[in-house]
Amino acid sequence: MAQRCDEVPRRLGNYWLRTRLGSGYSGSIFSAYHVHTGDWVAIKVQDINHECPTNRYEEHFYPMLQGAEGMPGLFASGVEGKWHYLVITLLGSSLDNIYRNNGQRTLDLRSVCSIAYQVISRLRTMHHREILHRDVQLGNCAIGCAPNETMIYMIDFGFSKRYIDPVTRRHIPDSKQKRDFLGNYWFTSVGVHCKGKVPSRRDDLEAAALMFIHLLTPGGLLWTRNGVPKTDEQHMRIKRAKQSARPEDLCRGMPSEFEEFLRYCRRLKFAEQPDYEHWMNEFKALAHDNGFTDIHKLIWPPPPQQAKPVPRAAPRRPACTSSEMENVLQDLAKLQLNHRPALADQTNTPTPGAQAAKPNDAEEEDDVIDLTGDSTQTREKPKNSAPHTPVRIKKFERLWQLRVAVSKATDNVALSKIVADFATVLKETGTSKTLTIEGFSFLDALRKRLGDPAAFMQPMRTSRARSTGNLDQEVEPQPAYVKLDLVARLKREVARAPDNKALAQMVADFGAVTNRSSSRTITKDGFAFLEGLAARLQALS
Ligand SMILES: Nc1ncnc2c1ncn2[C@@H]1O[C@H](COP(=O)(O)OP(=O)(O)OP(=O)(O)O)[C@@H](O)[C@H]1O
Repeated sequence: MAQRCDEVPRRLGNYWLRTRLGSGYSGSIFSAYHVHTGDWVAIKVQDINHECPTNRYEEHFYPMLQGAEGMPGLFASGVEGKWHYLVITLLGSSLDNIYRNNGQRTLDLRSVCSIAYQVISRLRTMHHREILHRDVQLGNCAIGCAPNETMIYMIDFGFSKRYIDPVTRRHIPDSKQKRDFLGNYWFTSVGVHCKGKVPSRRDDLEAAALMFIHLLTPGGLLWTRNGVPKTDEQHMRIKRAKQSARPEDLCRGMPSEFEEFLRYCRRLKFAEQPDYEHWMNEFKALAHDNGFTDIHKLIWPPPPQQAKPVPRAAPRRPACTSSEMENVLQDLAKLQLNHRPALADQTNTPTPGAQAAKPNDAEEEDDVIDLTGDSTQTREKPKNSAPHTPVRIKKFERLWQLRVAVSKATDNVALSKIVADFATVLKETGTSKTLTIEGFSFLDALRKRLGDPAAFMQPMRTSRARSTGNLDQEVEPQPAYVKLDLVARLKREVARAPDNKALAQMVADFGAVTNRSSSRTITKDGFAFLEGLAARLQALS
């Protein structure tokens, strides 16, 4: 029962209505200004006879959220004629509008990390105030008006609900009985949408996770592509697609944080309190590892890519000799990491000039080597950004030392230990598993070392190799994993690698696959491959 714009009066209470900003199932939103003060606001107008009186519900929640960061304020409410209205903070575009105006292209990693950080923080606020949103979606997150245009606000509390009983102070009960679907087709959790479960905090977070993944998926989540379902059969199809999509498929090519977050949400128990801070820190660290600070601000459109490093005074001395350093620098300079821009480097609204300049920028950026301790500093550092954390400096140094150790290793036992240490450093330090330039440099050195038979004790060889005695000239059949190009295959086949040369090829393929992935992240299979590699080196010693 959508209301017609011309039916709504020009004035409601003390406000002159101006432009319609949006409308939903149950009402419309207008910009308006106060007749005396001229202050601009948004007015949410609804027919009092509407079958779904969401304004009335919403009115109840605003006072509970009043004053919290990223929550619109309620200035007035009332009924005039047949109209119920809520006067609330005027905001800017919703994330849905931003996504559409961007041609429904994927957003850059920086923006998605900022959205993730802020939306999780908003849900934490709501949940701490004992309210479930229950309709998390792009259209219900909006940026503020200047000077708050970098802040994301949650809007539309028409489906919200208290999950703590104000009298008994107990969590609402779960139920085995299937409930009618409440929420939205695209992002409502699998449990609530497809299985008819009672919504709780975990479902707000799962909807947020699906929203982030949608923003990073070319063409959006699979089940959003045919528009709003018009028949039950179409709705069933959406549910089936949503339910059968595995996190690893939904998040292919994305930094592992997104898949892990979705899995985490789905593992939460009905009444369990989510660890909001942990996930806010994860997305903050992911952004930081990709060179982005100020993650609590959504800067839209994204700023043009920063290519030049800031010259740094008095670089710290790395822990190796000058000749070792020279070798490393030469190797780094030869690395070709710019076949494909990392997800973090994508911008959504490049200016024509910036677009044309991008390949060169990327090349310059990849060729720049920062010796001061943090590879993220190859990008320009905002003036007021936080100092590097000791964790990242440590990671850089440890990878550097391992890189040097690889060049010196003379047997497979030593190499095995170095590879195991490499995997440990990547796992331990920082929360993001993105492979940095030092990581690629390590892989490159390892590949070279493994491919140099003179450096090692004679490894075990296949009978064919032994018969010719010349491994380098041997034309070997291509392993299956090369064709299938999957880290999972590498993981499986590393245990069967016949010799160091085969391992060298696997390391080269692993580096190439990781470099080609949009985020250069080491996945669980990637770690399993590295661990398998360490084990195989032991076996071949
Ligand atoms: N405070 C606001 N300032 C500016 N625009 C707003 C504001 N609130 C909502 N809008 C715009 O209006 C649209 C609809 O708002 P909202 O979701 O609150 O209405 P609704 O009638 O409850 O919609 P639905 O039925 O789809 O849930 C939003 O997506 C947004 O674009």
